[in-house]
Amino acid sequence: MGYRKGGRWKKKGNAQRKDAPVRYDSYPEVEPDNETFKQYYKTQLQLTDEDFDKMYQSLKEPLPSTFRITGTRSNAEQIRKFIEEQHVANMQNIVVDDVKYDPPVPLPWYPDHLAWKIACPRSVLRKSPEYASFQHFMVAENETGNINRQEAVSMIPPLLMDIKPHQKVLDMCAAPGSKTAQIIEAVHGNDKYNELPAGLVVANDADYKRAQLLVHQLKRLQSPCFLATNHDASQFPNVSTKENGVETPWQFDRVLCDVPCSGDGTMRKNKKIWTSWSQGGALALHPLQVQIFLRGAQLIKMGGRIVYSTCSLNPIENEAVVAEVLRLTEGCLELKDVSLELPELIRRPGLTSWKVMTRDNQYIESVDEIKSGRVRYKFPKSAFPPKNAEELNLDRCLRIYPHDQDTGGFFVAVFEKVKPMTAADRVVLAREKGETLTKDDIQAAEAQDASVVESVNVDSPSPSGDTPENDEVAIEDETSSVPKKRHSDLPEGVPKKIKQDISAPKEAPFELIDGTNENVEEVRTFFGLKEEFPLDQFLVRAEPGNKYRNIYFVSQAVKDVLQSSDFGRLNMVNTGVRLFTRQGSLNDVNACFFRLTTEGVPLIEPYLDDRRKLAVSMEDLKVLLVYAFPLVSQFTTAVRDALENFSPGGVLLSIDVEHTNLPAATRLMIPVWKGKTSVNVLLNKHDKKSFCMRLFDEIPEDIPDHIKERGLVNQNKDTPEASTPNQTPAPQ
Ligand SMILES: C[S@@+](CC[C@H](N)C(=O)[O-])C[C@H]1O[C@@H](n2cnc3c(N)ncnc32)[C@H](O)[C@@H]1O
Repeated sequence: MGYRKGGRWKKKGNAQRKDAPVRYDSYPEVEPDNETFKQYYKTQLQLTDEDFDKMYQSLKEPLPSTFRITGTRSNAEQIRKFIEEQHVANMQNIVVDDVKYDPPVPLPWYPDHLAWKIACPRSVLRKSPEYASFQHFMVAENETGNINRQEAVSMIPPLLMDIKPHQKVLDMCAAPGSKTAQIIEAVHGNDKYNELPAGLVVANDADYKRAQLLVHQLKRLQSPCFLATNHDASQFPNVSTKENGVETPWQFDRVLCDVPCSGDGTMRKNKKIWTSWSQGGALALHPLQVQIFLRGAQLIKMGGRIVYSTCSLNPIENEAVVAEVLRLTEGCLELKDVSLELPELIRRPGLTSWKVMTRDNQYIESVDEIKSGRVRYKFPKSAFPPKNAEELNLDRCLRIYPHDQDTGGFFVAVFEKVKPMTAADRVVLAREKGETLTKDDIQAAEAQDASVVESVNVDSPSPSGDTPENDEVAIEDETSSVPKKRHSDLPEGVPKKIKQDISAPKEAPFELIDGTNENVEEVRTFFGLKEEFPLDQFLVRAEPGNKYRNIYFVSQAVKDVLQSSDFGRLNMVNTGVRLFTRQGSLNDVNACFFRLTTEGVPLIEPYLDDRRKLAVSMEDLKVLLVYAFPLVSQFTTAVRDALENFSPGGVLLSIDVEHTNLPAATRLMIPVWKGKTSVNVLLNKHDKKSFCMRLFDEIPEDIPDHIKERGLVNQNKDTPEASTPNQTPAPQ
């Protein structure tokens, strides 16, 4: 048995014998074989023996790592070019221990070659200098957010959502947020330097801690369109917003239901599923999956697209859920044929028939085959294929099998709302016809919609806690190789309703402010905000009576939500890009107490005039990055003179980094704090170290102990309302 260190199980003793069965670092004892699983899927998937054997073998093999170059940044193309020219070109003939390894390759179906696969074991990374250098690059770019490690199959749903810039999108089960990141990039569109991103991306998760993780992961995208909430998605609230002064029900152009699932498509990564697998997980999750999907369908606009996905191979969590929602929505949803979208993605058609396994491994096709009433209630009726399965176009669903293109297993189905289905749909249609509806009319109709979702429980297992076969349900966790167990979250193992996380702290209130606010006026005049910048989309958060520390910016669509009279229904977790933060003590009373934040600079920089900007050379940048608190006198003469003319406070430096080994940009914009005698850079410590090492091959000086001891390091800590990170403080 191994010992646990840094979250991984290590093997003791000698390396594994060459002829031993495949074993994994994290669970050395896991045997990648499960006869019940094998027989179950042999029965379900309708593959030839040869095809099935290939798939089963593929599930035993480690998953290649994949990553995506983040799209909204105008530098995505440059990074791809850098990968191709600086790395892939040097990795054509790598031979380690007599085995030739291929260089990273782009995923053929991902647009513009912005997603890549590396099929190379860790041992080779260490032995090949070229691979080691690429790995180094990946770690640095991952930290700065230029690339995202993400499983290949997980990139599919956002692509099939066909998102257009500025749309309103709801991601119902969003944590840890890999798909939300793609959604945000699509909503921003091809970022034009001088255009503020519009639109709305609501990312929801029922687990408060995971919702926080999601916020942390997405901070790097700096999206004013992003809004995180914490709800059971099956009960996601109705919120009316005022659009152009008219009360409008909240509807989305696109919805993603990437639901909690048994995750057996992730066996290549989550090895423990080999031993924990049973059909019980799928049966227990099926009703919740139907409810979440149905609620999503209610929230989509007429003509809007909704995508349902799981990382499970099980028809009970896939086609059975699709069939049940098609039945409940009575022709209002159309299962779309997307065979022409992502043409290079190899997919198999959805199943039109499947079986359900009893506890003694017998296969049945209808709940009527179960004679015992005591057993029957454990099997939701809708887990079985409906009589009209052939008419539902279930073959339009996409099944992704591991052996087709060396991925995990996955399921996706794409729908469009083609007929009005909800109160909101009827309100919008009535408006189009010139009819008026009162808020009472809307609310009465909305209550009917909620009862449709609740009625899904009627056919589901008993609430007694007596779950079918297994009370532990594995759940995909993209941050961990170990599947989390849901049973502790749930009343005696039944995933009928998510228990609200009672430890969720009360969030500081969200308050909109505008140009009449004295602090908005202060930053406007001090930093020279141009007229085109909207002054009525600022947000602050503070407990009553307390000063707020930060000023955030939100999109107009997020502002509409914050102003809604129904806002109190939303469990908000986070929104807004932090543009300005209070710097603490300042002796010069004429100066501005707020400084620019690193994460806010890309958004606000085009809207600042030149009064607090300064161009500096690479030599000056080196002084800034290497020293913890460089003195003004350490800079080149021109910069020193310019700095002396600035009053103390925030300054934005621009540095031309063309002809350096930075792949990202040709111009760096870095906020600094200019004190009376010193200047310091307001980058988070990862970015600072990464820049310093890549540009100057030096590690930045540590913050002196006497400053750490004076507590200055934490003076700008942004809790509770924001979470950006370790920016160095500014001594005067
Ligand atoms: C498959 S994971 C989502 C992965 C995510 N879409 C991504 O790409 O990073 C399912 C998520 O659903 C959440 N969840 C479970 N039950 C839920 C419910 N009733 N409502 C909303 N979220 C739920 C879990 O906390 C988990 O984060």
